[in-house]
Amino acid sequence: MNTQEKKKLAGMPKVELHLHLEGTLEPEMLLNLAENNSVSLPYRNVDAIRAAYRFADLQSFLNLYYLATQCLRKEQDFYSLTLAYLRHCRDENIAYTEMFFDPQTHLEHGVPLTVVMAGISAAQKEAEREWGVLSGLILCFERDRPAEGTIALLEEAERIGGIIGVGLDSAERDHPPGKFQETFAVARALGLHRVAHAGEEGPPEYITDALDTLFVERIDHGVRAIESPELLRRLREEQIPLTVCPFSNVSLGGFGSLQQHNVGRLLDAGLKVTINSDDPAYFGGYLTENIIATWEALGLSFEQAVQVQVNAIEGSFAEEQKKRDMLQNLMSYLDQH
Ligand SMILES: Nc1ncnc2[nH]cnc12
Ligand SMILES: [Zn+2]
Repeated sequence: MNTQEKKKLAGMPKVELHLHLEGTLEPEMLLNLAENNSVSLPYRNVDAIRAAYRFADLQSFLNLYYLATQCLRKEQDFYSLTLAYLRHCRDENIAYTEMFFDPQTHLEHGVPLTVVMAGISAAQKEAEREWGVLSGLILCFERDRPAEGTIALLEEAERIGGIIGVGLDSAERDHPPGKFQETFAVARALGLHRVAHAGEEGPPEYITDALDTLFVERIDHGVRAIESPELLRRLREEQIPLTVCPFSNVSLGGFGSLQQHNVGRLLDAGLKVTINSDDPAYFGGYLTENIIATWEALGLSFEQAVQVQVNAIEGSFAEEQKKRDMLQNLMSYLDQH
């Protein structure tokens, strides 16, 4: 991508579909929250936190991620966290984003769901009102916890209102999706959307399982689909969106470098690939940086970057009219630049 194309990409209206709000917790905010909420962290300053951002695998990252979530206690904390990310969206021209949150970790710290969701929701409304940044919220279940209690949690979230769907995240190895079949069936009956992390560290069979037992509409990550020609065929034929996160995959050791990432091959195989930042505070960059660095490393074209944005709009859970508007905005931006 040349300099002019990079500028064009930066200004282009974009969509993000795989973003953990807790993964946007930057070290400066983490230290402030720890102090305000009297939580003791094993890090004295920002440099010490950043020095801890060397991960061997998903679990080593999750250990730090869940340690940091202990510092989020009050409605205001969730509000500040969410608003800071949505401000990034404004600055990067992300017009629409679907954000994950992990309520079980907050419940374990004694923070009620009402508190978490009130803070997030207030920030979403403010970002829409002030900057025109639209967002949806997806409640994630942690797959390495028991499924017991997740239906009650889902029903409580529905009573509060404000979620568009459910997801499945956390440690994937040895945690196949099937355990959450009943919970996802309830979500489906409630008219909620469904996604699951699969094929990040886990085998391609977990992707198939997520599709067949949870009836998910998108796969988060899904990069290990490359190991199964049959699954690749299915993902292409059914045009199941994959929310790929290149910086995340390299940070967690799935690929040795961006040059070795398989997203170019997934695109060539005709899959509906989207690009996302996952946990940008931890993995070295937000959405635009993920796209530019990946495109440079793999020598992908500007047209492929546009295709990925069309995929994100089509693969989003926005209403049909909104999707048409977003496609129209993208096309008129490209006409004018
Ligand atoms: N990349 C990831 N995979 C699984 N669970 C997560 N929670 C936050 N980021 C995650
Ligand atoms: Zn993720």
